[in-house]
Amino acid sequence: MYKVIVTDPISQTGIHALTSNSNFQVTQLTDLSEAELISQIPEYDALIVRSQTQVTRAIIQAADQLRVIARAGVGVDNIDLDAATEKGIIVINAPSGNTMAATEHTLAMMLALARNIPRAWQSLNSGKWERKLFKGVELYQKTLGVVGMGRIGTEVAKRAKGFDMKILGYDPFLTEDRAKKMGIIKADLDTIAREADFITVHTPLTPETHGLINAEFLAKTKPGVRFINCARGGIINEQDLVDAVNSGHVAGAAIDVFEQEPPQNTGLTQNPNIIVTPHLGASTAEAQEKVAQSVSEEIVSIFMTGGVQHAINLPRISAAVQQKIQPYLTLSEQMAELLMQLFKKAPQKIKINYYGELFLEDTGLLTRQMIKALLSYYLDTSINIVNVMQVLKAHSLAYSVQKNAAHKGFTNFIELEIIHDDEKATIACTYLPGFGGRIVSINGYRIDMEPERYLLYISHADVPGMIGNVGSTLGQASINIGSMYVGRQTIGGEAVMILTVDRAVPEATLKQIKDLPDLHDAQFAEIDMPQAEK
Ligand SMILES: NC(=O)C1=CN([C@@H]2O[C@H](COP(=O)(O)OP(=O)(O)OC[C@H]3O[C@@H](n4cnc5c(N)ncnc54)[C@H](O)[C@@H]3O)[C@@H](O)[C@H]2O)C=CC1
Ligand SMILES: O=C(O)CCC(=O)C(=O)O
Repeated sequence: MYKVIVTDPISQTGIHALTSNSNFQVTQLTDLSEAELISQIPEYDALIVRSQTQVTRAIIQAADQLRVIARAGVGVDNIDLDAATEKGIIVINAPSGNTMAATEHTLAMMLALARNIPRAWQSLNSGKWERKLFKGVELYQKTLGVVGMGRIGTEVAKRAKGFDMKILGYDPFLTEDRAKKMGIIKADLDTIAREADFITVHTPLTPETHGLINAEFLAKTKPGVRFINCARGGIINEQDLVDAVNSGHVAGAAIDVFEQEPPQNTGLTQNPNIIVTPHLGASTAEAQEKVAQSVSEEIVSIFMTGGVQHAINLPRISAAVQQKIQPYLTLSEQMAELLMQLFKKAPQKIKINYYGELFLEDTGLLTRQMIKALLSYYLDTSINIVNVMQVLKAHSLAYSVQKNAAHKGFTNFIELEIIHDDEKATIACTYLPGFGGRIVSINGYRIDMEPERYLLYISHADVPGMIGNVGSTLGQASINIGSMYVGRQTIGGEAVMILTVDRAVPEATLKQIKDLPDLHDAQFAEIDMPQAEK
């Protein structure tokens, strides 16, 4: 049973995938202090948050069992990503569930700002009739600067075009071609400052975007410009904005997100020319259901099948790529585990070669999976695919990945080599649709072996009687042989025998095998099998 804790308000319909699954137990505890969450977190396997819960390093350090932190939304700036990655915890988000909600909130804010709706409502609500006070401006034929043309920025731009606005888009990834197709103009920040009547920001909060709109930028803007921030507090410097509004240079602003939430700056929250909402961008019934559903289904997938789609601290792969590499995820890990148990030396260099159709795929996850299995043999068992590259770097281990379109006799083929001083060991696997995964070579010997939990790897001289001798030694110890694979370099030369057996081979039996005539070495290996195959 996996235990999931939800610490922010979340859609109950959205988390149905978890609450209806008997493998999961969901606990909802909102408004916890950091100390309270630190005391709760050790018993949980997954944590779901929105933007309120600050998932600090201290909380993560106390989270001994935690495998997933899920952000039911986009921004993960309330989660200490470095701490999560170091601890091997996957951080996922729900990147598209609230796009429309945030887009529509941005447009609502822009219209409310242009037409003074909040103040007009307040005035009439208090019994006044002040029509002259609230003359607004039109969006029609005005210029809108969109800073950050990702999911939300793009949707905002599309809808603003419906108001016949001219759109200037700025984003490091925006190409002329895409801008042209969208019917907008690719612009730089200075052009936006110079020409825009409205400026809306839709970037994440990063060191680069922190204070992107500051006094220096504001000084370059058109008098009467209006700002909207439904992205992250801090992209627009709050005090610089307040000063520019108070000076009359900036006509107004509409702000949903704050440097500190709840906001402390009353110059901003109580300013008649600044509209504020309490981080409501994603607060629609539809968005909350979608983000909760997205993270819930992904948590189920992570725990039940290992499938990850929206990890922040893992290589990003599409669902289509995930499907293609899925058969290799366990296989490559088992292959690496086996190789380490046979080699028994800490790898100084790791070489991974992908052949055939895998040449075209994003194999980052497979690489991590294999390196994790190799390093876990000598290092801490808490190494996982999230933190493995950090561990590799921390130990100054070299690795290389090569890809080759050549088929090597199989549609897909993965070869793993580990090197220690002047010794090396290699192993390779393939996946045969309809048959499953196969280890197809070990140290240059061609075999065709389905991975099994208990294995014996024996190197010997290619002389008659070897198979019989090994078989009867195992038989005397009541160890049943499941299958046998043999390979040799030349007739009468060096040969290998790989046996799958039904249970672990005790040290004494292994010694008896090692003592057999013409037998050079015998190694027992136990590899991890998925639950159903154990
Ligand atoms: N107010 C709310 O409740 C909500 C806020 N958000 C926030 O809105 C923002 C945008 O979200 P999405 O569009 O989903 O993200 P996204 O990742 O699709 O788009 C962000 C875009 O910003 C661009 N960008 C990054 N650095 C930049 C820079 N220095 N200058 C210009 N562009 C830059 C990126 O290239 C990317 O295209 C995020 O900060 C997110 O957290 C999202 C949903 C709800
Ligand atoms: O969960 C929320 O309401 C905030 C959403 C948000 O800011 C985001 O998704 O980045």
